[in-house]
Amino acid sequence: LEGPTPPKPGATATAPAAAAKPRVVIVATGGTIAGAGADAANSATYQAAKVPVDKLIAAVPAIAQVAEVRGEQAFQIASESFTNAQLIELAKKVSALVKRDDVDGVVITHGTDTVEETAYFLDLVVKTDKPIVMVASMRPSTAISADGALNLLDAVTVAGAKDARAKGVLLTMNDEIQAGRDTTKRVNIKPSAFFSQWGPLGMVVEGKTYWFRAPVKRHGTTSEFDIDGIDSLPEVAIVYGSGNMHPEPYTSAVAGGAKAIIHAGTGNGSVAGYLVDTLKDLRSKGVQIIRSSRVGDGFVLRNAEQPDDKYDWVVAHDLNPQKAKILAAVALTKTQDSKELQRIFWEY
Ligand SMILES: NC(=O)CC[C@H](N)C(=O)O
Repeated sequence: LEGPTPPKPGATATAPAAAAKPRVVIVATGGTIAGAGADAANSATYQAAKVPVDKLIAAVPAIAQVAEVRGEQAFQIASESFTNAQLIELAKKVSALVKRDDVDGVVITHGTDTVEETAYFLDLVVKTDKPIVMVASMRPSTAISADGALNLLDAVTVAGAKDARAKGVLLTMNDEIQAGRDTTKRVNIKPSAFFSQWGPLGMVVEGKTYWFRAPVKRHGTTSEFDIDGIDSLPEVAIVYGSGNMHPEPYTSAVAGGAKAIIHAGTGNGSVAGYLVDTLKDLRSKGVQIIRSSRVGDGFVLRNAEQPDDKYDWVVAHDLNPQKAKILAAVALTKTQDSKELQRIFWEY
C-alpha cells in the first residue's frame, strides 16, 4: 500500500489560508431599524432613528463571521423626511465608497417609508457592479421579535456575495432579496411589508443567497446617469387621482416649481374628462405630464385611456407614482424632450 506522498525535502507545510472575508461598509440613515420603543410590547409605537450604527452592528455578533464590516452614520432620520439634498448626498457617498478597492459591497440602513425611492435612485445613478443593499425593519430594535437584526445580517451576506454583483440595488428584508427598482412597501404594519409585482429576485437563508431571476432594466454600469455629475434635482409633483377632482392640485404644483407632474391616475392612468384641458395647457407651458396609476400593479399603456401621442404626454410604464417621480427627476437632469423621456421610461 502506498502512503501519502512525503513532503519534498526543504518544503514547508502551511495551513490553508482562511478565505478572506468580503469588506462591507454599512451606511446608516435612520428608520425603524434604528428605532427604540419604551417597552418590548411596542411594535408600532416608538421613535425611529435613535440607535447609532456602531450599536446596530454590535447587536448582531454573527455579522463578524460573514464579513469585515465598518459603519458610517450618514444621517439619523425617519425616511419620510428625506429630501432631494439627502438623496444626492447619500448617492455621492455610496458612489465614492464603491470606487474604493477595499470595499466589496455597501449596505444602507434606511426607514421603510421611502426606501423604495432611495433604492431606485441609487440603482439609476451609482455606476457600479458591486452590491448595494438596502435594509430596513418594521419593528424597532427594542420590540419582541424585532426583525432588524436578521435583516441586517442578511443584507451584509448579500452585500458580500459575488453572485449579487451587477443585479442593481437590492433590498433585503423578511428573508427575501428584492429588486430596488421594483419593490414597494405594500403593508404598513407587518414584517412582510415589501412586495414586487414581478416577484423577489431571490432569498437569503442561513448565510446563503438563492437566486431565481435577474433584472433586465438598465441600472448601475449600464445606466446613462451618474451621480458624480448631478448636484441638484428638479421638482416633480405627484397628483393622486380619484373621483370629483379639481385642477388646483396640478396648477398649484406647477406654481410651486414642478417641472413634471406624475398623474397617479385611476385604473390605467385615466384622466377625468374635465381635467384634460388643464393638463394640455400645462404641457403647452413646458410641464411634462407623466401618466402613472394609483393601482399597485400592472402598467400604463401608451395611448390607452388618453391619446399620449397627440397630447405629447409620457406614460410611466410599470413604475408606481413614487418611482416615476424619481426617474422623471433624474431624466430631467439630462433632457427636456418628451420623446427622450418616454424612451427613458421604457428602458429603466
Ligand atoms: N418601518 C419604518 O422604518 C418606518 C419608520 C419611519 N416612518 C421611516 O420610514 O423611517
